Amino acid sequence: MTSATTNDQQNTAPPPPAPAEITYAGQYSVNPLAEVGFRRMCAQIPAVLGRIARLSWRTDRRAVQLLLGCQVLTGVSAAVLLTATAHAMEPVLGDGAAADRLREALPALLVVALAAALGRGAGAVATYAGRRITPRLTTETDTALVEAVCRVEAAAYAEDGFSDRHEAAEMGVVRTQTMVADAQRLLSALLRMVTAGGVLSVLNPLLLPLLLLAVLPAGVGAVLTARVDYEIHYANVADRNVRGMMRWWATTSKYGDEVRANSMTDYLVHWYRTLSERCDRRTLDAAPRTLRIALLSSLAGGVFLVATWGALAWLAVSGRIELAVAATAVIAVQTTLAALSQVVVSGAAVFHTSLYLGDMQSFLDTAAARAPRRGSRQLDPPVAEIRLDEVVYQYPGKDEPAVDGVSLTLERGQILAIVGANGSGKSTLTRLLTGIYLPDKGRVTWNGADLAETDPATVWRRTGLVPQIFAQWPLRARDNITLGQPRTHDDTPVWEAVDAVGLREAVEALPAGLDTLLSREVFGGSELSGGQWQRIACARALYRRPELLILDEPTSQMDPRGEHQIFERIKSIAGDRITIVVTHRPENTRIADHIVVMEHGRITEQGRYDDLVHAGGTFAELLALSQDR
Ligand SMILES: Nc1ncnc2c1ncn2[C@@H]1O[C@H](COP(=O)(O)OP(=O)(O)OP(=O)(O)O)[C@@H](O)[C@H]1O
Repeated sequence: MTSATTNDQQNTAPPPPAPAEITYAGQYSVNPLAEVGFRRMCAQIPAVLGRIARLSWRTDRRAVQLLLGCQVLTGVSAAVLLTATAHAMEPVLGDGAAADRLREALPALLVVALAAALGRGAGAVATYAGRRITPRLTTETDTALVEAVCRVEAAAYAEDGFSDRHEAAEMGVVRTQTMVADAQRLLSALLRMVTAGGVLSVLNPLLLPLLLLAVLPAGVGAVLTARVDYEIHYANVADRNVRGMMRWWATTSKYGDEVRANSMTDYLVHWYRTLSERCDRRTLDAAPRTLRIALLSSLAGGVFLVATWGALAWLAVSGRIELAVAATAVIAVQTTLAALSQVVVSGAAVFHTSLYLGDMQSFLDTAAARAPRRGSRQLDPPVAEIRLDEVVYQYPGKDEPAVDGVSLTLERGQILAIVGANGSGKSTLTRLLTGIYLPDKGRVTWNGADLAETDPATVWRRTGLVPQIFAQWPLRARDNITLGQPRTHDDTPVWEAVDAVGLREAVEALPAGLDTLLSREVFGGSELSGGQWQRIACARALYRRPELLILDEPTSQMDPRGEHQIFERIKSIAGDRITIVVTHRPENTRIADHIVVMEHGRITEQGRYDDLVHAGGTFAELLALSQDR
């Protein structure tokens, strides 16, 4: 095929298909607001304010005290300001020479100026207090969320809607950045409203109810708009979750080669854009509803506002109130109106926040409920025996168990090799052996202790795992090896682990040796090759000197020298531990004392290498295939 034809084909190729429509499905896919009425939505606000106050109190008690003190000062200064204004108005609008009237009003005007300054000062200090609370509050909630996810039973990750609910909970963290400011604005507006409204009621009792009616429609509109926004947010959760993942996978340099050489860029950009447009479409579809809400609430509010000003004008013109009182009432109406509007806007913001905080809290509750509850049994070293009795494990949503009735006994000093086809349950078996998953049926025991009753920390302190897909942490080389271990100020054991995997030369060639940051994306960082990263993952497990060492395809990216070195090392240290090697290369099982072959979650064959080679079963077949080139 000529290059012209290829280009031609590319130009006329149909656009990539749209990504599958993803819906946030399952028991959590019901919008919690769908059945909730307006009054119940408003009733949430005091509870949320209380929660914000409690969270803030725990974060910075003194800042909360400062903030509350300032709020009280703001309210008091607003009341003083209005009362003093009323006093100043009488002489200002009275009879006599202008200079005399001003002189007479001067003390009240001074009080007005002082009250205004006090109000502004208190507002500034309250903002400062809010700024002291917010960053730490955000860090607290963000860390709590990360910790909660890190600590759940690993099986929870596969449960219905877990990841989507996690995504929804992230919005709660984002909202903590504005929630203190919103709550503070709401409180200060409430205080200003109460004080200004009080003064207004004294001037004339008719004006306050009219003003309330003028602002109430805006309040209803703001809460209803917040509800629509939340509905859109809720409908977009699953798409946003996938889009977030796609963004990372598409842009991270780690997968840059694959993206380019497989001409994925157009497809990924198209996919990303389509997901974004799908979210936008839901937002745009809701726009007419929000417009209707805004127009109707403005109309109703406008009617009552005209009525308020009309009432004030009628009171003044008909002589029912003095001119001075009317002038003060104008200011009081303006102040109350501004405060009421602020109450409405901030109240709606707090309500909006309450929805996301609700999601966050409900996810945190779920995560807490899914934290390991296995009992506090401790293990006494050394781990001499690990047993599986008729163990069954089925992933949520799957029809067949991944591990189906496996019994096995491992003894200290033994090397076990697990072989089998893709998807036959090898990795799942290692997760059961280490207690990452607990079996649905059967038992896994370490030294006779059932892992379902044993503190997982005491188990994982004794394990070292090189998983098939291992993390390449954006940390220094040293930390990549010691991560998960107690701190050491001595690099000798680190270098021992580096030597054990034949990585000394490569580490010494790094710009700062063990101190080199292993992340090319970060300024000053370096990158390792695939096989070197795999050696780091092996070094990490060996550094732990674990009593159970599990290596899942540990040498798949290594050159023969590296692979040989790793297996020699495994043999030489095998006496002090139980070792499990999962491999697709039958030749590598030569080092094992015992080999199990897995098919469809069951052990179908087991024995020593020499026996299985001549048994004429699956193992012999796999070996023959691996040598048939
Ligand atoms: N996190 C998971 N959630 C749901 N199903 C899973 C999960 N991990 C594995 N499975 C399913 O369990 C079965 C066994 O998977 P497992 O990873 O244990 O196989 P394996 O033998 O290690 O495969 P491979 O050789 O490809 O690594 C497969 O059918 C797989 O689809």
